[in-house]
Amino acid sequence: MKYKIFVDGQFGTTGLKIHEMLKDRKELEILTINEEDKKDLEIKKKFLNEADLVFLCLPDEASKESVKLITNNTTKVIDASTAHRTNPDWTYGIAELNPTQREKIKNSTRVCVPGCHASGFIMAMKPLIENNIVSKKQKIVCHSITGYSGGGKGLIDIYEAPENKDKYRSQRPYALALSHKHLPEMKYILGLESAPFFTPSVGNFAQGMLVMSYLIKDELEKNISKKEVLSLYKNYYKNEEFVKIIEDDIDYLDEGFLDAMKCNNTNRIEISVYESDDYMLVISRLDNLGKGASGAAVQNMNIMLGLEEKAGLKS
Ligand SMILES: NC(=O)C1=CN([C@@H]2O[C@H](COP(=O)(O)OP(=O)(O)OC[C@H]3O[C@@H](n4cnc5c(N)ncnc54)[C@H](OP(=O)(O)O)[C@@H]3O)[C@@H](O)[C@H]2O)C=CC1
Ligand SMILES: CC(=O)N[C@@H](CCC(=O)OP(=O)(O)O)C(=O)O
Repeated sequence: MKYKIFVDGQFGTTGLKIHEMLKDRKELEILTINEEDKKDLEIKKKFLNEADLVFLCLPDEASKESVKLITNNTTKVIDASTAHRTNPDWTYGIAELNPTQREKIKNSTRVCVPGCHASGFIMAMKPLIENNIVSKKQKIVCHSITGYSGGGKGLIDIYEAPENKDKYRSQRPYALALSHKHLPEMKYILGLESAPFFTPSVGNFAQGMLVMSYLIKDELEKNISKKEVLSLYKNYYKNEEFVKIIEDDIDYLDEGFLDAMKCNNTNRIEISVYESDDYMLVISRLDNLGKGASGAAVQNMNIMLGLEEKAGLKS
């Protein structure tokens, strides 16, 4: 028997990527809607209810609308949008989050894909919070550098328009009202009292990202060295295929520089740590369209359908 899969939003950035990742998998049958019918609710309803599992790769409001169109209780849903990430009826789709999250995902019919910046931040901070290094009361500073595909078709069209060839060459900070849409999930999933002081920026490259979390040693709950932090990460993620902890950062850096694109087209997240006497910096490197979106979505699907978790994914 093949599992029937429907990607609602299959013509957008995240949807296309998921489609591409699944198209040759023999255990899956991909249901395909005609592009001109994609917003026809009656036609869409048929697809949504026929599928064993649906990916929603839509704007938030359209995602909520699609969930309401599902009238059976067997179709499983993986939502890539921001709509349900802090909804307690939905399971947050980071299998590596804690020892029970994978099982929770497996037994859920509603799973959301984390935001790309949020994935980098949460996976760097969770082990430190669980080990009482960072307190939930702490105000954490985080900056992220992402490729422009994170902004979907709209931003891709702007960056790739021939007339803009030389226009957006610098890294550009955005969300400067300091209220980025990933703040609620960062706060909720980690149980922080305050959302982080988070500033994203977008660069003139399509894919890849670095999420940088800044820690002040005096503000930590324990006096701890980089070496100890690395060993704590190694232990926390010891059985995780997709998480790589970087112990030798001399070889890791390119002559002292860190490239945002080196996890592209994989589902890998790399965590590296840097320190001085007073400060510590944790950097998560991932593909915003891999572990930050479509890769994570496929990983969750594999878990929910009882398939091999790494099927179709590169670590
Ligand atoms: N890009 C990324 O890195 C990530 C994106 N996401 C999330 O995934 C979702 C999709 O983002 P992304 O792929 O980047 O966006 P895109 O803009 O690239 O694609 C969205 C697609 O959905 C279509 N669409 C819009 N409304 C409807 C509707 N009511 N019914 C069916 N199709 C509809 C759009 O068609 P049209 O253009 O014709 O309106 C478009 O094809 C968003 O919620 C985003 O937050 C999640 C993780 C990362
Ligand atoms: C460059 C850019 O605009 N990136 C998007 C993040 C994309 C992503 O992961 O977020 P969602 O899943 O929440 O859409 C942003 O910062 O809003």
